[in-house]
Amino acid sequence: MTYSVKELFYTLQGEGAQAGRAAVFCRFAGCNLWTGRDQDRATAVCSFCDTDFVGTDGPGGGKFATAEALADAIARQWPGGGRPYVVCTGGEPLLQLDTPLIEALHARGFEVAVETNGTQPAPPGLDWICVSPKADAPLVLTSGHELKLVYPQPLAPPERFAGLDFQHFFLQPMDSVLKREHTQSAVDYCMAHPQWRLSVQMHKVVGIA
Ligand SMILES: C[S@@+](CC[C@H](N)C(=O)[O-])C[C@H]1O[C@@H](n2cnc3c(N)ncnc32)[C@H](O)[C@@H]1O
Ligand SMILES: Nc1nc2[nH]cc(C(=O)O)c2c(=O)[nH]1
Ligand code: SF4
Ligand SMILES: [Mg+2]
Repeated sequence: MTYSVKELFYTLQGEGAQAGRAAVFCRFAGCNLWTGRDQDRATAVCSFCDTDFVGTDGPGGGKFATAEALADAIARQWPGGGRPYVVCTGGEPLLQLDTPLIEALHARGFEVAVETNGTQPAPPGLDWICVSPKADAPLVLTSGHELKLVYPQPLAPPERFAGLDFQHFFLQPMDSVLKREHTQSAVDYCMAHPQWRLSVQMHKVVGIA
């Protein structure tokens, strides 16, 4: 299978329970909930996306003909030392991430994490699954390591997800012109409902990718 990758980059995970950890990010091109074009945003199922995932023209991006070729490109981004960690994101990574790629990454010593909207089943073998449900999209992935809900989504209140099978529950303030207000309401919700923790997008605070 050919993989379409927007960009590959090495940074710190900025979100959720693994925040602060060095990671190679593999941003797959394309998403099932938005075309990525601004003129389609208003009618998209997911309308608040903060990411450009269109095309394969970013740093380290491209079309990779085999799992081995993509895993080699990811491994070249790792500086050496520690436990190699890759975060597969997008776009929607579970439209492309498959067993051969997970196996090729494991063969190179990587722990494999995924950031997904939860609308697709996950292939076996993933080491860290972060599900971020979207209000108007069917949730099929109802277990994993962390559930990270962008907040607020009026049609997706946290109570809807609080009973699912996850180890960690995060609210991540929606980044928009109202980010300060969203952050305050997420703080208020976490203080009133201690099952939930706040996920600040640390990379945006620090000014890294
Ligand atoms: C760009 S998405 C890619 C992965 C996958 N499609 C998903 O939605 O989980 C990566 C993470 O950023 C979150 N995110 C997207 N737009 C955001 C925004 N405006 N504010 C805060 N988090 C956002 C998503 O919910 C997800 O947790
Ligand atoms: N530093 C950093 N951490 C992140 N965690 C999730 C991200 C994503 O776009 O999926 C992301 C990202 O884009 N940058
Ligand atoms: S599902 Fe993820 S990648 Fe797709 S538009 Fe929403 S936040 Fe962006
Ligand atoms: Mg991001």
